Amino acid sequence: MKKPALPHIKICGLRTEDDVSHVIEAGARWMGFVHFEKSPRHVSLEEAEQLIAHAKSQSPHVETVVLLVNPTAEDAVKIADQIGVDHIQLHGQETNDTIRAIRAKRPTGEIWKALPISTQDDLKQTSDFPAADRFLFDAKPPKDADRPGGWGHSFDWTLLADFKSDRPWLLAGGLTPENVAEAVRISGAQAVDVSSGVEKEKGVKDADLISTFVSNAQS
Ligand SMILES: O=C(O)c1ccccc1N[C@@H]1O[C@H](COP(=O)(O)O)[C@@H](O)[C@H]1O
Repeated sequence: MKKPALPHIKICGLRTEDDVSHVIEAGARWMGFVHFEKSPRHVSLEEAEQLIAHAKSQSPHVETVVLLVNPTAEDAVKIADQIGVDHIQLHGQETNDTIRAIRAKRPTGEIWKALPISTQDDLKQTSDFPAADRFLFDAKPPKDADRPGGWGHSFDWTLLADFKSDRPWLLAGGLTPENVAEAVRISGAQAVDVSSGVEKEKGVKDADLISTFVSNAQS
């Protein structure tokens, strides 16, 4: 019988060159940089540019992602081009028109759309985004939250068990080294994303948690 492929992994919210090196050593496919001032993981464009250059100097394979919240299409393209990132993750209330406009100005790299999920019906939002290359399913943020993600909260993974999509997707929200294997088994996710679950304190990544997360996700 054919073995199922190992899930792909994204570690998000990196802020230092050490974080970048630890993610490469652990063997994750993607690394994410948050450019959103209200986030404890925010990096400036200059910092993101340096970290991405560092990543590319360490590994020709690792793919970089910038996380933006409600940017205009013009800003998203300008930012992505300035920092030299591969892919753009939109984590706010962006529309399909914004994704189309980004695509028109930036033909390379993927455009990801994060969607907040708490019910089966929420998964139908995918049909509102024909221009997105990849989806990221995250838990809904707390009421009155000042940022739309990175809360360490999970949603019901069984919602994804029979979900069929014409685009690839990542499972996110509240994943940790302890729960990621079960999350993959229950949801059938072929890719996972984590931020707070691999931090020793808010906004500070931990090398051991990163490497344990990657090996447990692929166990
Ligand atoms: O990490 C943040 O601060 C953040 C800010 C704004 C939007 C999204 C953010 N994080 C992303 O949310 C998911 C889940 O994170 P967690 O593992 O539950 O902490 C992930 O994609 C983060 O990168």
